[in-house]
Amino acid sequence: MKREVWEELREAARCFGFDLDRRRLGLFERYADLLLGYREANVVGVRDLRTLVRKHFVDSLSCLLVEGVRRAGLIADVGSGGGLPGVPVKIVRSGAGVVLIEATSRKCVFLRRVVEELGLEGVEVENGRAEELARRDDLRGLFDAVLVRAVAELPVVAEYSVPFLREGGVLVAMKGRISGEELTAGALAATELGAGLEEVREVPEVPGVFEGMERRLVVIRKMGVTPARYPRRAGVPRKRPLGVTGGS
Ligand SMILES: C[S@@+](CC[C@H](N)C(=O)[O-])C[C@H]1O[C@@H](n2cnc3c(N)ncnc32)[C@H](O)[C@@H]1O
Repeated sequence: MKREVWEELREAARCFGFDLDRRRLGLFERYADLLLGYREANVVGVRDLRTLVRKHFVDSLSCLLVEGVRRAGLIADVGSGGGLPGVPVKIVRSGAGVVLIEATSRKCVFLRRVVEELGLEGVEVENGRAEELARRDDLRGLFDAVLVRAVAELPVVAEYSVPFLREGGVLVAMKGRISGEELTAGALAATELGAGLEEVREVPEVPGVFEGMERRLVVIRKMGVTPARYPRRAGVPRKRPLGVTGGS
């Protein structure tokens, strides 16, 4: 069964336009062992390998459909949790620098262990809230791509993430179904932050592996400078989201 699962991951990667060699598959295996074995942190809430690979690894790799992610030299994963999608992306894009941003310290302990045990070079773990870290000179305005999966609604994700991007960089928000209102509010928030909604891309199905998930990549590109007042204080983006009536 194990072999089949890794073959499925390879097949999905091919559908997304790249091949996974043995070394990379070995890293995914090791990462899966860590995620499934680290009960204290319950970092993904999944207990079986097949679900982990289909629901989390394949989905994480889908952001590589966006050219800005395939070419990025410096990538941030905001609200990384157990390392998704940042760790899978780093395994594939081994030359890229990756910063995993995570508010919960016990998850950061796990992330540091993953980085060490997989021998991932050029990966930093930053324990803190995005709203605070995005004010640091060594993190603000630097990244070619910011990835966000399962963290918050689009306007909130935009305020957490756009400040980290350099001009021309892309935010990829990895979403399931998204309502028209969320998308409109996200687009308005992006404009306020010096960015713009570029596209909403459907993730293709991989027969027998990744089906019926209705996953989308919302791509927001930074076009200017984010005003210094953003992100607002920790907690405010969620309480009063930009782009929503009564928000900003
Ligand atoms: C539901 S988990 C998703 C984790 C991972 N991205 C995934 O797809 O499995 C959301 C994570 O975002 C983190 N988070 C939420 N708000 C945050 C913020 N403002 N700054 C940094 N991390 C945040 C939480 O601690 C949590 O680990």
